[in-house]
Amino acid sequence: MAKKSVGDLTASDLKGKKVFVRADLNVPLDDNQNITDDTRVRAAIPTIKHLIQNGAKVILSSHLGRPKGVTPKYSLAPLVPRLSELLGIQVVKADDCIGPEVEKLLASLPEGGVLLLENVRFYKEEEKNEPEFAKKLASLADLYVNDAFGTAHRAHASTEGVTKFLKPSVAGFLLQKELDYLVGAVSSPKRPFAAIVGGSKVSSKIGVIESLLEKCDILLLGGGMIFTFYKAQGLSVGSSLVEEDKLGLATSLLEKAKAKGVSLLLPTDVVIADKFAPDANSKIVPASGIPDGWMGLDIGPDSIKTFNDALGTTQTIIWNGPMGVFEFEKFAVGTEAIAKKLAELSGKGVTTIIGGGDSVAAVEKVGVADVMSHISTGGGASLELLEGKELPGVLALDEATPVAV
Ligand SMILES: Nc1ncnc2c1ncn2[C@@H]1O[C@H](COP(=O)(O)OP(=O)(O)OP(=O)(O)O)[C@@H](O)[C@H]1O
Ligand SMILES: O=C(O)[C@H](O)COP(=O)(O)O
Repeated sequence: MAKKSVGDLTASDLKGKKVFVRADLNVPLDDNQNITDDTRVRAAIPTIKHLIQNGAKVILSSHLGRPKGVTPKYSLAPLVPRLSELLGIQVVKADDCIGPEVEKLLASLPEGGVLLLENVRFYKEEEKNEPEFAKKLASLADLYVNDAFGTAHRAHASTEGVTKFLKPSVAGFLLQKELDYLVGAVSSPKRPFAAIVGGSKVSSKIGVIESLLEKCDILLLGGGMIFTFYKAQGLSVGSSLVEEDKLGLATSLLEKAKAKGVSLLLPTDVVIADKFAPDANSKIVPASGIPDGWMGLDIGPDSIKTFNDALGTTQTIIWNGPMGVFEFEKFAVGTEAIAKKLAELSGKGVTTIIGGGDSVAAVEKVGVADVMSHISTGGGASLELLEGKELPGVLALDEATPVAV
């Protein structure tokens, strides 16, 4: 069921109203408290702009990191300059997220103003989803907008509990867009639909692979997990990453793909290394030719060609997880080739969805992030959605009013 959206709220619903906006401003900071990647800040802007342009008073809330109690290095203060710049107004910052100081600042906040609350995780009650704390947060506002997609898999006070005390509780534009792509486009894709799954271990992607096997036409596997599949097929894998207790699972996933008519492609060649290091000696060998003492750290050129050819036949692609150890330049070729292929296909009208985590970093490194149809701002949240799970922060929101036909 679709959720009510902040776009359904007009000036008459919003003018003069205090709106509690939960965003995910959990951004990486360097040692000098500078933001090193502002993607999540930029992604939060459309919802806030819609609210301020319609005369609302925005109470902006987020967590940062995983603090245990009040921890200055996890203050949201470093967010103020960038938010102010992007919004074109001076954002006011509170030193707490509840209590008299917040109420005082709110009382003097003009229509169209933004008050940034301090890190909501400075209270342990946030992660415990304590109703009394949720009630205090809710008491600040007239209505609630959840735009924190990256935290929507957490049932916390500011993402879930607060909805029990604030109506309406609606989805922000970012949350809506993430759901449109990661649920909408994946459930009813333009076909053929390909899924690319990589990353280190098959164990962390079982749910995603099983769920995507129900929906996709082509499944391409890369990354460290392929060696568990190779070994399950009786190949020698040298000292490559293998999960011995998942060999049976790998076999059953291959059988499941066959039974469902999904074309599951494993790399036919790999780049192997004599140690796990950026300066390792490397060579390209067929999947069946990994010698003892060597480990596979990337997919090889034949595999890149086969994968690119398969991707060239599709209309929708979702990608989660790198093809190799892309942090080492020598073993980044496969991942970067896939990123470039998706960029090329995106330009030809193929829907390209990057499902969070390290594949996002790879796409950004290659400089093709802007051309993708959608790049998720969620790590854990996007993985859970791709596994077919429902997210508590989404479930708690009001249903959209059905359109009469
Ligand atoms: N052949 C390989 N051997 C060992 N590690 C690998 C191999 N290929 C990829 N990796 C590693 O897998 C890691 C990414 O795996 P992970 O499962 O965390 O992917 P992800 O889903 O993109 O990330 P996230 O968990 O943040 O969503 C990278 O650090 C990469 O170096
Ligand atoms: O970075 C994330 O994945 C989100 O902000 C959620 O953070 P958490 O894993 O600390 O809940």
